[in-house]
Formats: sequence, structure tokens, C-alpha cells
Amino acid sequence: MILEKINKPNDIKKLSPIEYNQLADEIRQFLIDKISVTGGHLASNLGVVELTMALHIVFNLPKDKLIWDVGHQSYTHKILTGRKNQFDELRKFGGMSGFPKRNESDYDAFDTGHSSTSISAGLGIAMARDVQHEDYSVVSVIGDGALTGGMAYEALNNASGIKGNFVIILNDNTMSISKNVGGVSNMLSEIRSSDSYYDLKENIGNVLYKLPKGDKVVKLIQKTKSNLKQVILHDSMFESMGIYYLGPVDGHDMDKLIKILTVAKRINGPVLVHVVTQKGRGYKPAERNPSKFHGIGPFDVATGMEINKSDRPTYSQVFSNSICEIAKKDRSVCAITAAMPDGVGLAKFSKWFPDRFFDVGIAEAHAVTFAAGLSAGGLKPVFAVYSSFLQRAYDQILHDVCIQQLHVVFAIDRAGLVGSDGETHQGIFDISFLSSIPNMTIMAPKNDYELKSSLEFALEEFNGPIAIRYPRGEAVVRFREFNAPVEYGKAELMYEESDIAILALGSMVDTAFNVRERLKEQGYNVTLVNARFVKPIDSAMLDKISTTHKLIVTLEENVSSGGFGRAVCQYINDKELHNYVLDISLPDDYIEHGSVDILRRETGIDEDTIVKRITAVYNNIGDNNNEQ
Ligand SMILES: Cc1ncc(C[n+]2csc(CCOP(=O)(O)OP(=O)(O)O)c2C)c(N)n1
Ligand SMILES: CC(=O)[C@@H](O)[C@H](O)COP(=O)(O)O
Ligand SMILES: [Mg+2]
Repeated sequence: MILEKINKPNDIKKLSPIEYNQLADEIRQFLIDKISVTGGHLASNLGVVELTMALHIVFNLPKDKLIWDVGHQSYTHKILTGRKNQFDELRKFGGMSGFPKRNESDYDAFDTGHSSTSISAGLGIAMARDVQHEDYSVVSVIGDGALTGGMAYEALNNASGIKGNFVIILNDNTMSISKNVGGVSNMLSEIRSSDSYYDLKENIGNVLYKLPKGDKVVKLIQKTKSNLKQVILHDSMFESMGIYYLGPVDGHDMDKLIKILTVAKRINGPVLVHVVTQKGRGYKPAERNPSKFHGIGPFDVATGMEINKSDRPTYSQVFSNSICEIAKKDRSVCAITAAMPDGVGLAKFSKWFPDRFFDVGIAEAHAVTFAAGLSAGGLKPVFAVYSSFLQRAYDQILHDVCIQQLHVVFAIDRAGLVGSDGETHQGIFDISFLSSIPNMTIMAPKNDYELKSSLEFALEEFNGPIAIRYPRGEAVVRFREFNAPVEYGKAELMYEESDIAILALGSMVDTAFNVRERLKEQGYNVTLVNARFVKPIDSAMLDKISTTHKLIVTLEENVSSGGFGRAVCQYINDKELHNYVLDISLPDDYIEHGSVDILRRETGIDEDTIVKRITAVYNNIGDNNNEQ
């Protein structure tokens, strides 16, 4: 086993080239074995095994800096940097992250998780190096999917001016999570299929590889480029921007990769190396279905079937069915995704209504303004997006949608704790950032039925910007008996008693129901309200319960700062009411990876902690009252 020789960073440099292919095979087997147990991002990692090995051989880490875009493909990098033994704890609470983390290793030059940041970050590091007259290489690895994100172009525009070495590796596997789409994807496939271009570049690569660092390399590239222009009809966009373009190169051929990266390292200025890889490489089920194996739970290696996968409907599926039903009746309803048709539940819509479906690439900011345009043009757009990725589009929501009060529906999936993706992906800020925007309405349904009725309300009865947030995973299916029709800004009173009133939001209604049962067993009188709307807050309901309850408890899966609880506190305070408000929400912090159950316990929004906190506060109020 050659992998046994890989224990410390840079051990790979001690191997002989004839060992490289076997090491790649062993790394692939290792990844398949480990991820089949823990779950994780398999297909992207299988695709970059040779590329990662070649980067570690050619560059001098950690002096040279390597930045992984999104970072979901950094597992081989983790293996090669002394973290092989941490894979059993991959993405578990307290275990190794699925993304690069500066606090996990000196070899992780920059934290990532969200897409299209690597060129900006790498350029910043390279500029800092030049300003401080230091000497090292900076390499940003970006996928063809991530290259659909706007930030990548802002960074390329900026990068054309850099004087020192800055290497951008474009890992082109023709896939985002789903098939990559759009003009950039078309441009890349045109370059890939240009055979004469490929052959010439390859020969030139062999010549360049033998030259020392410096001007000669650059001059030869320039001469080459003008020769090439006679062979092909167009220049690549990168060359036109002043970024040296090398490739395309076969990303599974170690010899070619090492040569081309060695050339890239010698160039002063920005250079883009176009590497063609196969997503899922080396594991047939993942090669056949890279989307399924992009991010996967535990699976059976022999069949590729997921293990213990529940067949109960998720909120994404409930959304999927609901929007299709509504769109059947209303031809003005259209749907947008930023490169996640499967994740957000729009795959069915895309097949049923291809003319009204838009995959805009990984471009959340654009998606929002595009939705505003669709609305201004007379359609009813629904932008289905993960909560954490919507963070990208704050100004577009405010400036392009809300000021004009355009009818845009935000279907916010993965709202709340998402689990194993960790800090970058927890959907725990959307209430805070959306609440601060005038004209925005925010809803959070308690179960599958209410998600459907909220979407119907948003599309059929409402007119203006409106967000509906719901969590990752299985939909709550109980509480069907509580089905008060959706009315703008109105909460739903589920149980009316006195003393303690729990106002629960969305995913927390389920928890609140159980908490109430336990409090009742202990003899407390507890009202339960499904808040349903975060904004506007149901002031009439608050006025009513404030007269009959000493303690008002708010429950939400969002950070406290700017959250629903704070809005209730503010209301009670502003009206000079005299109730105690206990705001149970997430701390003002980033929450690491781990199962949602563990994270709920760690952050104090699990049933046990909530019951304890409510009884402690309520009993304390009683004491105070007795003393008065
Ligand atoms: C801002 C943002 N939007 C969406 C995602 C979800 N996402 C993660 S990886 C990915 C596809 C990336 O494709 P590519 O860069 O080509 O990498 P590959 O998986 O093909 O290796 C998407 C859409 C994200 N991480 N960040
Ligand atoms: C890396 C990334 O951003 C996505 O692949 C994300 O991990 C998907 O999350 P879900 O598993 O919730 O769809
Ligand atoms: Mg890709």
C-alpha cells in the first residue's frame, strides 16, 4: 500500500513517479470506503485526485498557498496533509470539517464553503505577498460550476493587473451539482473540443516545461498565442483579459499535470490552467450519476444505494409538488434556481414547465435581480434557494425587489441548522437580514400542509416581496388538525391557556408542542401559538396574550440578534407591557458541523434545555411576585 507511506504533509514528494497512479487508485478506494460510512462530497473528490497530487508535488506547501473554491473537493488535500486518520470523524461534531479550515491545518490557506470566492481570496493573498516583497506561489482551484458565479469575474478583472505569480486552476468537469449550464459552460466545451488547439498547446507545454523561470517563458507564450490565432478562430476570454491560458490538459494524467503546473508556477503574472477532469472518476455509480454522489449520505459500496434513507417527504419535495400544482393553474408562475434544481426541489418543475424554469448558475445575486425583472415584466417568480446562499443577495433584495415592492417569492430552503456542512451553511441568519428590509414579508410554516398553503397564499393572494423559510430534511406531517387559513400577519392559536405563552416559529412548533406536553405534566398552564409570520409580527395576538400570561417564550431556529424573539421583546417594550419575555434562539455565533440533534443540544434549543429554562424563569418570576 503506497497510501501507508502518506502520513505527513509532503510525504508525497518522496514517492517515485511510477508510484503515482497506484497512489491515486488507493486514495480513490480510501475515499469511497470512508465516505460510504460517514457520507460527504464524494464525486467532486474522486475527480480531483490526480490534480491534488500534482499540486502537492509541484508546489511547496504551506509556503505556497492553495485555495479551494467551495472546498467540498479538498479531501485528497486533507489526506496529503496529515489528516488521513481523521476521516472516520468527517463532518461529525468535534471531528474534521468537510471544508478547508485555517484552524484545522496550516495547509488550508483560506476557509471556503460558499462558491466563487477562491480567485478573490487568492488574488488578495498574492497582492499581500507582492506588497511585502515575499516570494511564493498562490494557487486558486475553481470548478467550472463555481466559475458561473459573478465574484469570479470581478476577481479575474482585478487579477489581470498582478505582476507576480498567480495560478488559477480551472477544474472543468462539465458539472455543477447538476449539469453545468449557460454561456461559460458553452465556451469551455468549445475550447475542449478544439482539437488543434489542444495538440498545439500540449506540444508547446512540453517545450515550456524545459525553460527556466522568467521572461523567456512569457515571450514564448506570447509568440505561441499569436501563432495559435492563425489556427483557431477565436481567442479565449481569459487571454483577452490578459490572463495567460494554459491547457486544456487531461486532469487524470499525472505526467501532463506536473509539466503544465511547473510551467504555470514559473510565469510572472496571472495564469489560468484549464484542467479537464471527470466527476466521480473511478467509481462507476458516481461516474454514471455524479449529481447523486455530489453530496451523499452513507451508501452501500457494491450497489451505490443510500443506506437508511428515509422515504418520508422532505420540505424540498413538499415545495416541489406544491409549486408544480400552483403553476399548472397559473401560467405566470415561474421558478429560478442558482444551480441547485435537485437540492431545492425544482427538478420536477424544470421538466413540467421548461419554458418557465431558469437555472442561472451559481449566481444568487443575479438570480434576485433577474427575479425582480421577471416580476416587473409581468410574471410571478419564485426563487428557491438555500438560506445561507441567499446571504449573497442582500442588496439585490433590498434595492431591486423591496424598494419597488415587486412580487417576488423567496422559497428559503435549509433555513435553520443544516448539520454536517457546518458554519458556512447553517441557515440561521435569514430572519435577521430579511427582517431589516422594509416591505419584506416573512413566513415560517409549521408543517408540510402549511408550507403548501403559505406558497398558495404568497402566489395567489399576496402581491409584494415575500419569503417562506423551512428547514432541511423531513417535513413535519403532524398537526394537520391545526389548519387555520393563512391570513396576512396572523398567527395561529393552537392551545389557549394562561400563565406561560409559547410563541414558536416554523421548525420550532414541533419542539414547542413536546415542550408544552412536558410542562403540562409538571402542572403548568401553557398556551401554544404557531407564529407563522415573522414579519409583520401579529400585534393583536401579542396584545391578547400579554393580558393573560406572565411569561411569553419565543422559540426560533435563527440567531437571537435581529431574530423573531427580539422583535417580540421590542414590541412588548415599546408598548410598555409588563410581561417577561424569554427569547430562546441561537447564540450570536457560528455553529460548527455535526448532526442537527447534537447542535440543537449544544446551542440550547433542544426540548430538555427549553423545559429547564422555561421552568427556571417562570418560577423565578413567581418568587419575585411573592416578594413584592
Ligand atoms: C454561493 C453558493 N451557492 C451554491 C453552492 C452549492 N454548491 C456547492 S458545490 C456546487 C457546484 C460546484 O460546481 P463546481 O465548482 O464545478 O465543482 P464540482 O462539484 O464540479 O467539482 C454548488 C452549486 C455553494 N456552495 N455556494
Ligand atoms: C458544498 C455545497 O455547498 C453543497 O453541496 C451542499 O453541501 C449541499 O447541501 P445539502 O446536502 O443540504 O443539499
Ligand atoms: Mg464542476
